[in-house]
Amino acid sequence: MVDYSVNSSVALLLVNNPPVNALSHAVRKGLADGMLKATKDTKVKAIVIAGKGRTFPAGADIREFSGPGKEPWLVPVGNGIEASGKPVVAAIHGTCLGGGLEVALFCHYRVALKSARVGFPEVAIGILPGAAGTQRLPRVTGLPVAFDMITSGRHVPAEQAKKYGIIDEIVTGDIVNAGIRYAMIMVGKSTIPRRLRAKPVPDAENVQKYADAAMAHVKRKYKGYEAPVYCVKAVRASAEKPYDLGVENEKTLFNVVGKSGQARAQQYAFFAERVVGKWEMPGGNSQTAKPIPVRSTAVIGAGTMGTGIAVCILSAGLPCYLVEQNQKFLENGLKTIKALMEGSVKLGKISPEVGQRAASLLKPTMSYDDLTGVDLVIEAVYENLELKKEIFAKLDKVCKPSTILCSNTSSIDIDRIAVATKRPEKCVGVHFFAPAYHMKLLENIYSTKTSPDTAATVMKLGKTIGKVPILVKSCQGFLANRMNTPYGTESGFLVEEGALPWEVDQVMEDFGMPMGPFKVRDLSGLDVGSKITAEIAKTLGVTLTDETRFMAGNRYSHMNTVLANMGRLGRKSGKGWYKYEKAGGKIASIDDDVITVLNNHCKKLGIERRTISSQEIIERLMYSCINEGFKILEEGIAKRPEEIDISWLYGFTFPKYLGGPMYYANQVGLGRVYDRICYYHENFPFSKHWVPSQLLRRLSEQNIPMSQWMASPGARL
Ligand SMILES: CC/C=C\C/C=C/C(=O)SCCNC(=O)CCNC(=O)[C@H](O)C(C)(C)COP(=O)(O)OP(=O)(O)OC[C@H]1O[C@@H](n2cnc3c(N)ncnc32)[C@H](O)[C@@H]1OP(=O)(O)O
Repeated sequence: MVDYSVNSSVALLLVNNPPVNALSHAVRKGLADGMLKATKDTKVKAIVIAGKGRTFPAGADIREFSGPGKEPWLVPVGNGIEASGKPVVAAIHGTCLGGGLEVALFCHYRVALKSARVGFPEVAIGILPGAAGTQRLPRVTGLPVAFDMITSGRHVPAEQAKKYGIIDEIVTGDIVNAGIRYAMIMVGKSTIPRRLRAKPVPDAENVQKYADAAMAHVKRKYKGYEAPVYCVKAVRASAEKPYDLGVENEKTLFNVVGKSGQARAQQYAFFAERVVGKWEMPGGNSQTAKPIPVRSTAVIGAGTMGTGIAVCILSAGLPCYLVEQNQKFLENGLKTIKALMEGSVKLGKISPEVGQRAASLLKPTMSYDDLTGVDLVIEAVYENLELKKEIFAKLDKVCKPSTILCSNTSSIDIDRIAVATKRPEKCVGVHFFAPAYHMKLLENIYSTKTSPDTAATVMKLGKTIGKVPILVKSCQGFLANRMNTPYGTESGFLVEEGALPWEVDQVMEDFGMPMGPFKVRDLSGLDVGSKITAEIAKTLGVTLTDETRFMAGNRYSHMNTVLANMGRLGRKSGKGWYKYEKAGGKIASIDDDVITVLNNHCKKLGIERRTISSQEIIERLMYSCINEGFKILEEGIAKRPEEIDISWLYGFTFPKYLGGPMYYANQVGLGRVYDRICYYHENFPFSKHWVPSQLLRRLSEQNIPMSQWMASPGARL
């Protein structure tokens, strides 16, 4: 796992543990043994530590966190490196992360390729740097940068890291040779002044100020997450305790946070994100399918979704036609794109150069004839089957035979759109989440005719444009919206039965959702929901009135439409489920008028309002969705629970520290979840989302935990 060799008078310890040279037990042992050998060998005058293949070690082996752990730990290995009288150089390429950066900080010198990145991403998997990183980084960078890097987990590019003092020199060419060259220059120099343990933390006397600011920041930005709070405590100690006591303190904090349910859930989420990249569909999978190269694209429709999607494509450096039916719509779209790109540059999401380049890659047009040669087109017009079919038929005529035709639909069965073309195997759904330039989920949908190569192309494109793509089978609402529907429906029933909208919101925000369901409704607009309901009613032949309580045998709440009909459209009109400081305002306050409307509504329907507990709110919102999730698995819409969890984490900002709804169900216990679903089914027989899933029944009756059949190794952590 660590290849040892001596070149001239320099010993090379080359970590060889693909794919990311994680610091597994064998690697730690290899480093310790290598150091011993190099120290003893009188011919060796300096030592280089580097990674074979794609990267310097990218951290501890996360899979090992679930086991008892085996010595040597990383701190004693690092102490051995630091204590060496022969200069040790870390030669960094790829991603030098977590334990990898800790190893580098134990070395006396660090050189890196310009393309390398360094960072402490532990916080993202629910832990903190546990091999002295929280004590050594502040000694190099000072407290503000250390607080920022360790609590955000961000990857820092090599040149920036050099400015912070983490990297001593940016080198070029082969990283191992560059490391050896650098080490030869250091031969004979004393290593004592290079030992970080002996260095003071700069500006330590101001630690209180920096730590308070960091704590306030993490509590606001990462509400509900434990790890960032622990990170702040650990870094703070670097300025308040001698080095060895700071390391002890870090170990204590690491052991507490590392064993928490949050850490396990976040590590599950880490692996789940990788698992969904290994997709399967009838006739192919991620290993066998061949994505077609996408060098040029087009987006049809310059509305909110179309412009957001175009921004994602342009930011990734791909040329993109933007197609609209008239000049006015096109100009509006271009203005939106310009504003979004400028915003991204301002926020540092993209560099000014990428922003400028994007402008030159954008090609506005009103003519489909310009699309003859593009590799992939995304239709992003509003949800209307006939319009989408018309567009697909036109595209089918003008585009070259290999062009892939995608629909950004949130619910329409892809087969029904693809029939308009002679290339159904090249038709596929790409469901972006609003705002498209921000939300990370890309729900790709295959129809009965979509080819695996087409699926592979949109899965690859998703990654290229910085999304987390999942692949699901087509059905009404696909995975994400279908599973999320009971969440909205049940929240509507809860307020009819006695809860107040702000109570429901508070419970769900305390649970971990960034915004409660009624604030979300106000944000999207009550008229939007009301129009969708009206459409469904029309299809079903139902005439809606204020007294309607059932639709096609299913329970229904009309309250949203009651408010919308009063002109309470949400944020945009200054009133909805809440009132706002002005039309378009953002500050939601409780509105007594809503209570009056609600009471009148219930009186009219003869509903007696009652007190509803927080537990019931969580169960009815979450378990109804989980039940639907199991039906989605049963029907093969999603292959694995990981697809479902990822769709919630990145499509609905479900808290990562709960892993996702399916992981959460497993933690609660499938038996308990099933029993409560049966209970609600008995009490609410007119809601089909409470009809228990047969798969869940089987797992619950046979006492099979979901972790047994989840693909992710994290499920077993
Ligand atoms: C012993 C020390 C004790 C405590 C202190 C130290 C703590 C730590 O170091 S915690 C770990 C900190 N590091 C990370 O969190 C990095 C996690 N990895 C990544 O962010 C990315 O994988 C990457 C940026 C390093 C590479 O990205 P990419 O090129 O996109 O590849 P993948 O993400 O698809 O990963 C490829 C492959 O490697 C597996 N993998 C990645 N990192 C780890 C890891 N730290 N431990 C175990 N396995 C890891 C990943 O699951 C993929 O595997 P599969 O191909 O099987 O899916």
